[in-house]
Amino acid sequence: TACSSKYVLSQMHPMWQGPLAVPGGDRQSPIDIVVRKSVFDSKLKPLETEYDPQTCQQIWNNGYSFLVEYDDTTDKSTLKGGPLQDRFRLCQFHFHWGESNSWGSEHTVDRRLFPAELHLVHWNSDKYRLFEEAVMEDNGLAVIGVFLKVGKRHEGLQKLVDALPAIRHKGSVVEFTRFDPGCLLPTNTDDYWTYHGSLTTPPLNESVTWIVMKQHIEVSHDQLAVFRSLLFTSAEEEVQKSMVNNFRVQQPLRGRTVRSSFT
Ligand SMILES: Cc1cc(=S)c(O)co1
Ligand SMILES: [Zn+2]
Repeated sequence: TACSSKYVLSQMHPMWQGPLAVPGGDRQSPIDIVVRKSVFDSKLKPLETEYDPQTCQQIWNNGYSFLVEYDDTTDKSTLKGGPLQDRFRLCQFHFHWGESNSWGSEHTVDRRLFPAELHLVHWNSDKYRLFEEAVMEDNGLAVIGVFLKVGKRHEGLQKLVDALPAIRHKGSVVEFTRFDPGCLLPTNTDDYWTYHGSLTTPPLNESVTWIVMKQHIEVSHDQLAVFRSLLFTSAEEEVQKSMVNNFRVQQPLRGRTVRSSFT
């Protein structure tokens, strides 16, 4: 069964975390970023994002988080530079958050937890034709991670927050257009940590170049509360479960080096 000895399921939400240990996994995510152990690399370039709001298509609840999906059939919304050799296409962004403001992020910085974390998922369109292909390859994906702190209201986020009640249940989807994900990036995108890791939800593929922003963004308490009004469960299920704590537990570094673009 799925609960065989090999896989320890999180007691927080059965089946959410998927297998905690991936057989032979030596580049799993998330991790704790130990600042004083990160290595400055002067060859790391500034990030170059070019996002076209017209490629924004829909927002849906996939039972893990809510995803804002972009048209990735052309190179209209792309990421390059930073630690990357190739050009990567934005396919979706989503968040991970807690049931309280005290925790919720997946990565931590010197063990510091944030209430939530944004992931902008891109795939290598120089080398592969589809996300499904790229996700299987070592250099297939690039995910930008941005920490969220509770503070002033984030004006750009509000359009997204207003769409959430329409996708409360797992499986619901609504049209969502003309949203510029660039508005969710911090003002300083030159300072980041980068390391080789994995998806943080099943199938946990070890195909991600992580780019974790040093600077966080601020959202209001009320905006984050709307994230927590989403449900893991579909409308048909008799017991409704709040979509909270949809983060994976931290994984061993296994000798990896985290590089920083700043001193
Ligand atoms: C593709 C993908 C990436 C991340 S980080 C996630 O949580 C789910 O799916
Ligand atoms: Zn994620």
